[in-house]
Amino acid sequence: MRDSKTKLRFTKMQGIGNDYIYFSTFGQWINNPEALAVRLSDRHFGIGGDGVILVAPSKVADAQMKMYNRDGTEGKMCGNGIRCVGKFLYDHGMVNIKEKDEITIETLSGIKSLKAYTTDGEVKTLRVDMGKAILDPKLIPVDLSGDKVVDRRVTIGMQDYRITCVSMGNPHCVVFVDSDIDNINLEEIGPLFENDPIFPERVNTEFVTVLNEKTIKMRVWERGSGETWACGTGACAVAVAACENGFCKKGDDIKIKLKGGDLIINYTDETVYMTGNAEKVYEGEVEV
Ligand SMILES: N[C@@H](CCC[C@H](N)C(=O)O)C(=O)O
Repeated sequence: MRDSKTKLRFTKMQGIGNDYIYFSTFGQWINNPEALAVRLSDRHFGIGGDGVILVAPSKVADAQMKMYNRDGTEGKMCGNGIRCVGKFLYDHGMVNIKEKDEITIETLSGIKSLKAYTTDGEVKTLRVDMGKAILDPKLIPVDLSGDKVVDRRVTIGMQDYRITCVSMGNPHCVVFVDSDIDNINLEEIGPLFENDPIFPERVNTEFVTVLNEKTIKMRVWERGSGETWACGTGACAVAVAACENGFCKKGDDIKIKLKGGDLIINYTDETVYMTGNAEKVYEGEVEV
């Protein structure tokens, strides 16, 4: 006997090339989002994406975001994803831009507030208050001593690196390099960082070149998804790490150049702001 299949409505969205498959759970039930993320993220046999994001009802905010990486693991926060969730809520009339241009979204790393900016009446850009950057190694978590891990020498995969670690609700390891980051073999080095025992919950790793005091270029290897074209929490972690290492200044707008586009990050002692685009690619139905 053939299992009965269900049709689910989805929206494919991207923020500077970090693309996810979005499902609203206001009115449809998503069973086993972990398995769905693995199946649908496949770029050859699925819809294709860096993972799946659920837009769910919340008792404490305008909506809740739940995100799943390409390997099905749940992430606590997603910077590019949360801007797209904000746009999703406006585009689907779940919040009216004329009544409110600031909304709140519940995540596993707390409630975040977003401000939306329109062009020709459409939400195109959002600024997210990402909350305070966490530098305490125990909270990141990274298994190294001290009250911060800034410019610390470590050996990973028999190679020496200098690392700076930051949590933006999820763990990041930032590596500043002088050489051209386009030539780094991320497929080989990324998994070595991701699975090194000093990171008990695995880690997202950013390889970074400082172009000047206000401009940084980065590539990212995301835990659970591999190399992506952009990572919002990663860009925030990079700006924080650049200030902690004295390459950039707190309070300045810092442009982070990623493979899929640019984000503007502003880091202060109180919080980190991230500003960038959010776009719908297409909507459809998928049988699962
Ligand atoms: N691409 C995201 C981060 C997604 C989650 C990450 N891979 C994790 O598991 O921590 C972003 O834009 O922040």
